[in-house]
Amino acid sequence: TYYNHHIYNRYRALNHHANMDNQLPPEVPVAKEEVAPRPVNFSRTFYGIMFDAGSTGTRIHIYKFIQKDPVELPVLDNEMYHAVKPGLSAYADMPAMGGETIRQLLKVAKKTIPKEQWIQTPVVLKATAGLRLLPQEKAKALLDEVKEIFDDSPFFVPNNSVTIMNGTNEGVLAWVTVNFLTGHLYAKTKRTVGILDLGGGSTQITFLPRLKKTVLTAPEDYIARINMFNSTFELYTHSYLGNGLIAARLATLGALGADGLDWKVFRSSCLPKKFREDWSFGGLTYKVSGIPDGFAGYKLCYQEVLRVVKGIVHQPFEVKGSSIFYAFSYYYDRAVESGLIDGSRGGTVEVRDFKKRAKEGKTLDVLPFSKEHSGQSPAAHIAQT
Ligand SMILES: O=c1ccn([C@@H]2O[C@H](COP(=O)(O)OP(=O)(O)O)[C@@H](O)[C@H]2O)c(=O)[nH]1
Repeated sequence: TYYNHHIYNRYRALNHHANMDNQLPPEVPVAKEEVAPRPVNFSRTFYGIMFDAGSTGTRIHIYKFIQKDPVELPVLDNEMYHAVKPGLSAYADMPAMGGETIRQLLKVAKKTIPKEQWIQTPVVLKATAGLRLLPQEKAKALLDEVKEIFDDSPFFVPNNSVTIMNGTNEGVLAWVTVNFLTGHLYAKTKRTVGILDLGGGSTQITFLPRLKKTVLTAPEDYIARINMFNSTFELYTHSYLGNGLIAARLATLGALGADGLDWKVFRSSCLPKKFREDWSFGGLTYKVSGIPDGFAGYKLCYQEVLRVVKGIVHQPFEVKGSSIFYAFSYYYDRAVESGLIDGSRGGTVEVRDFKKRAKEGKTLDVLPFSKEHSGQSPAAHIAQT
């Protein structure tokens, strides 16, 4: 099904403040009481620092809010974004060096935020699949290191400010964000859009089922209940850990979790026959290659990939229809790279378009890390048929 949707300007969308008061995190001051008489020229500016510690990179978002009136919600005025690669999990065995990347990004925050605001500016880090995939003690060492650096910084460090976000929250928050930005979030909303997020380490799917059957037949932990507008929404959501683009490629090569990385070369018919490279992910380096004396191509590659996802992926019947999904992260990157959508405007594709391109094999993409887009990249809308 072709679905033609506008790409919203995220700042303009945020200025709508659609009934989101119960969605604001507690740190954001919301003036609720009527202050009489109202001060003339009341205007206050404040900031917030958010770190997105992903499996392939760490990004800092510095938000500037302006509250023009004490009875109104603050409005997002500006956002500053900066990213470094690789992600924290690449420093699994050297947490101090990982911490250094955070220190570098905090320098950007110090340059952006006026000095007198530092002490009241909250700083928070949420880690995703990269840290979820590490042994617990290695992930903890990295989080402890970051917490120490935050404590040494001049910024305000709220409780639990350095944590691993769980996959359910990651999927649900992406759904809330996309539906808010596209204007689908209001009381009794029925026409929402689903989200597909393909990260490096995990991939998320979230949508609001229209059929009761979807909720009843889904595995119990795939249903998340969230409260908005005085009602409960039952969302279908799941994060497949180890099935982000990079982790799944390594799994296809039989490399993820394997031993003998020093001497083993992991081969796949998904790679050109003469291909040979070292790939680093999660603090480990893998030697990968095509099959020089064998075959490469769609059919064999498809069989290899099938072995990785078979029995793991739950396919709700409902999405086989004409559901609208907004796909982003590596879905977007790969769609741009293979010429399916425009890099600056995003676009609409069907799942079968990806398959067609893969069969053509025109852009046999073999680079695990290609150019990263900021949080502001438009999404590829996937209309499933
Ligand atoms: O603000 C951001 C941060 C990341 N990405 C995309 O997210 C993917 C990488 O995911 P990540 O490293 O966060 O992996 P995860 O930890 O989510 O598996 C890449 O396609 C990036 O372009 C993005 O679109 N906007």
